[in-house]
Amino acid sequence: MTALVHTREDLASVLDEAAGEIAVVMTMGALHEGHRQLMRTARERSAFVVVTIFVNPLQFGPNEDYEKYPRTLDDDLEACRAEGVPLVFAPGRDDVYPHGAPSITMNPGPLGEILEGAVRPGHFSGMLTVVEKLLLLTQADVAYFGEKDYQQLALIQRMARDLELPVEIRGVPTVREPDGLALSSRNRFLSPDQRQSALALSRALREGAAHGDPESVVAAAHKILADEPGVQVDYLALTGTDLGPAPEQGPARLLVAAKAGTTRLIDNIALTLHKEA
Ligand SMILES: Nc1ncnc2c1ncn2[C@@H]1O[C@H](COP(=O)(O)OP(=O)(O)OP(=O)(O)O)[C@@H](O)[C@H]1O
Ligand SMILES: CC(C)(CO)[C@@H](O)C(=O)[O-]
Ligand code: BAL
Repeated sequence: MTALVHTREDLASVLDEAAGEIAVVMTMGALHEGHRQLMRTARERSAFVVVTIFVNPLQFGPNEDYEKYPRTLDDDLEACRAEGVPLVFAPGRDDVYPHGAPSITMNPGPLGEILEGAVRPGHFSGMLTVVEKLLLLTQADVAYFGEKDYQQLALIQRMARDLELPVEIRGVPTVREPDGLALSSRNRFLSPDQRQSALALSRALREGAAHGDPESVVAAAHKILADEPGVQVDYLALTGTDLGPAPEQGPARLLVAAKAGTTRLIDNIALTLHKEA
């Protein structure tokens, strides 16, 4: 049985009955296999799982796709039921922001200004603000986030660390289509041709990650993207696992963001840098 609640009062009364560790999976709905993997991981490891579904206006810029963002609550509930999730919290705007748009919000710091933060000013402040609110409302002991949104995961981990929030943040590897495309709610906006072009993102990451020295990694990934006229690249970045400068050797991350038509997609991959023979 999956209970659906919309208000913070109803949420609190269901949570009062919950025994053991509470895990939260936060989403903006339009659920897919990536979200379902987060739910499965949470169910395996925690006694009680709550899924939140809320398209957070605070994290969208004025020219972004807030209005257009897919809203599919009935299908989402089916997905949560199929995964045996006991509780779904799908609040309205006033349930999350009862005093209107907050005048005090989270400051993501320097890590929030690079990559996605540079392209989407204000995005991470809005995202961290709602994550902090939803952590409080759901009384979560553990929260699961996807590595697909790698910078988001890193920022949430840092917020939990720096503000000493009593919650453990766990990352879950990116779920992909068989052809490599990272699952994303926004994929549904892609035409067949755009979807074909969008494969360049994961292909670029794979080709890049097959190399070991930083220059070859970036050059190989860049070539794949440059050869695909259907994508407009926002950034391709090789970093350390903490999103700082890439090391000469050892674990690193390669990240990409690009538009296919009007749909903006992001992806990233883990790799190990080493001296090439
Ligand atoms: N392919 C995926 N693999 C693993 N986790 C994912 C994947 N896609 C999304 N998630 C995670 O699901 C959670 C909710 O994400 P969200 O609802 O924004 O979905 P999304 O597919 O990332 O949508 P969008 O198209 O808006 O980027 C986040 O923690 C996100 O990282
Ligand atoms: C974490 C999140 C649910 C906050 O709105 C959102 O950024 C998302 O879906 O990744
Ligand atoms: N999955 C990240 C949420 C966003 O794009 O706003």
